[in-house]
Amino acid sequence: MNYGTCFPRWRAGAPDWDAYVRTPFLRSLADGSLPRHAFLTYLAQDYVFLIHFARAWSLAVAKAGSLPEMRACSATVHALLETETRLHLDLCARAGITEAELTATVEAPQNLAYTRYVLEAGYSGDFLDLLAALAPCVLGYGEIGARLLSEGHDPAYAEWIETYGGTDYQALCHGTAALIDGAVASRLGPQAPALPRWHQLQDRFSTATRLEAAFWTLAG
Ligand SMILES: Cc1ncc(CO)c(N)n1
Repeated sequence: MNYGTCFPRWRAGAPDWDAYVRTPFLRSLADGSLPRHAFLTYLAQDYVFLIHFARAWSLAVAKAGSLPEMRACSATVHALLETETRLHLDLCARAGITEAELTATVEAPQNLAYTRYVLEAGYSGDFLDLLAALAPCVLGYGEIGARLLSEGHDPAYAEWIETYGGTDYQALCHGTAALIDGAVASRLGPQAPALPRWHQLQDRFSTATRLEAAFWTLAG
């Protein structure tokens, strides 16, 4: 999946990328064999995840260096709070799980580790550190959604697949990639991949990817 120029390079340098985007969980989600309870466990954890992720993208608004960067980050905050959380609320409501129950979800260690890792990248690092830690989340789900949609899937979890593979989410991915490429170019210049700083960003990206791969294991 070609989202910009930094992302494909970081992805190629992340040893756990395939473990993230090609898991048994996703295979069973696509062929419809994933047990409902496993899907709902995942969704409840992911609901809490999205709230922390919206916080992290909000921190990116605060760390951004220009109004266009602020707008791009704010668009993602909006998409997380208004679109993605609603998918989770709607799917869970249909299964009889209330918003109050979702909010009371006790975070799994994998969830806690991932969201706090990303937030910490933002607290202790700069805008680029935060973007590198945020990138696997947005762009990985874009890659997964686009692939599952193009490969064909069972209707059981179609709404999930169509959300991430759909045009709105794909547009968000392209916007995020453009944001990252612009932020890297304006701060590090055209030789960015040759700089020591690039390896720090690669490390952030690779760690976040490893934590994404681990996230799938929380629903069993
Ligand atoms: C764990 C995880 N990563 C990425 C996304 C995409 O926002 C999500 N909903 N959940």
